[in-house]
Amino acid sequence: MAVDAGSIPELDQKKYDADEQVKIICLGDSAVGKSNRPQQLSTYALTLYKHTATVGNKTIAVDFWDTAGQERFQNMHPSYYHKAHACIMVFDVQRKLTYKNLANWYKELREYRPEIPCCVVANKIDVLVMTVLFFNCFKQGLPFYFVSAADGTNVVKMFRDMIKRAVEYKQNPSDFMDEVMQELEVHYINRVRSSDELYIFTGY
Ligand SMILES: Nc1nc2c(ncn2[C@@H]2O[C@H](COP(=O)(O)OP(=O)(O)OP(=O)(O)O)[C@@H](O)[C@H]2O)c(=O)[nH]1
Ligand SMILES: [Mg+2]
Repeated sequence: MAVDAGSIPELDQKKYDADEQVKIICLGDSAVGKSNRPQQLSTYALTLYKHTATVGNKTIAVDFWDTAGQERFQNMHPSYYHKAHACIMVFDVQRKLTYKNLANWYKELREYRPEIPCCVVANKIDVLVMTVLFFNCFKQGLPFYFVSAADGTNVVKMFRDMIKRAVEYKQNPSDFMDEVMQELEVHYINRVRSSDELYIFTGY
């Protein structure tokens, strides 16, 4: 069931202007383990996971935005990237294609958010550790984490690092890009409101 994004307070992105709110997005192909859910519950369009973290002496409300990596959603709606403060790109160490496709995800990310911190996550290392030896270092020189969402290896560290980097980015944003993004916001909102392809809000 399509819903009007404007009528859902959770999707009101103005809240991310507040100091204590950060938005972190996840990107990557389907079934790489972004949501760590059973396959039959593949994320449909958009899920928000809410988390509270302490960074320095501040309590930060973190919204993790998660979406389906299936082809039908491969060109993400611009509002997914809008106001994001950090990005986690995930691939599956068992499937090299999911690593190769990160280049496409990264390109799209940088079209919308040229400056935000980003990391690469090699997931499922519990299954096939040797495979990771075949992966070259990601060309962009991004921080790289080997994790297992299944057994928890490195997950907390990766999230902590990315929350910290999101907050640091927020304190020192690239002003020029944020101004441009603010200009575009009106355009996004109009598009969201006039689009038939609105996000399906699946909960958080
Ligand atoms: N062995 C192992 N399996 C995992 C791990 N993380 C996720 N999975 C499994 O991988 C499958 C896909 O996980 P999801 O979390 O649905 O993947 P996703 O990236 O969110 O997929 P979409 O929502 O379709 O984009 C599920 O069967 C998970 O149980 C992991 O670290 N190790
Ligand atoms: Mg998912």
